[in-house]
Amino acid sequence: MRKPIIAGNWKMNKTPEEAKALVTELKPLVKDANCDVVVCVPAVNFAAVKEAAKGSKIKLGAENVHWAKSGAFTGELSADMLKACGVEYVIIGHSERRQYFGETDKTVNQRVLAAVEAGLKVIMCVGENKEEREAGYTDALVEYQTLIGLNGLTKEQVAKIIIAYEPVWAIGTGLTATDEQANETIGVIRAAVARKYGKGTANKVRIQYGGSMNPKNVKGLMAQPEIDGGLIGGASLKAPDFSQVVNYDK
Ligand SMILES: O=C(CO)COP(=O)(O)O
Repeated sequence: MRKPIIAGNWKMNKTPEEAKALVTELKPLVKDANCDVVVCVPAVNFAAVKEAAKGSKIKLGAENVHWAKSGAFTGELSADMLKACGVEYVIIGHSERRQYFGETDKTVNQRVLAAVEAGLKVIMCVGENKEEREAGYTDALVEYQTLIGLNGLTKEQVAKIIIAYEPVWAIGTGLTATDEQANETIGVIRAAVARKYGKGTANKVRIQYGGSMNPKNVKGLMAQPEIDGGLIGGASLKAPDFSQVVNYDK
């Protein structure tokens, strides 16, 4: 059985003071969670979240990581820097990084390799946009993004990767993939992992759905056999909403 994982992606939101208030409010609300609970936050909030989350189930995540150990990469953060701040998880290849900041499948792969080597838990994002879905390329695209992103990892390393399937047309739009659509595409991703790394490995990989997931639609999505969790944007910015998503099974 794969343990479900619900992660918030705060994106570019919250000051340290606001971060502290949110995590402090969230803490008692998620104390009985049956899933892994993560908040991926802007780096300026690492210290505040770490401190506020002490003694709780809430784990700290980052929203990106660079592939180099150190060097002349203005504005970037290395995996070792994240680790030193108490970061355990890192999102890599989010569609907003791909869309606005020139992220490619190749750079996603470089970041994944560096993060895994440093011992960070990776949440690697894949997903098609509206035009790609309408043209019938969804399956080919997510297979390609997945296999390039994981290239160079061992089976054992792949088994520990978390993949987030986030259809770009569902992010921040209020549109969600139907439960069946999300389940089907996640099944395609798992099958691609199985073909390259074996069924045993693919059955261990946790694959989340992301894209307008909220307290109303979480139960239906989580009831699907292939869906192992969620990567939550907007609904992770308010403690009552995020805690309801985390407690979807109650
Ligand atoms: O991009 C997302 C999480 O990474 C999803 O964002 P929303 O939940 O706001 O649609």
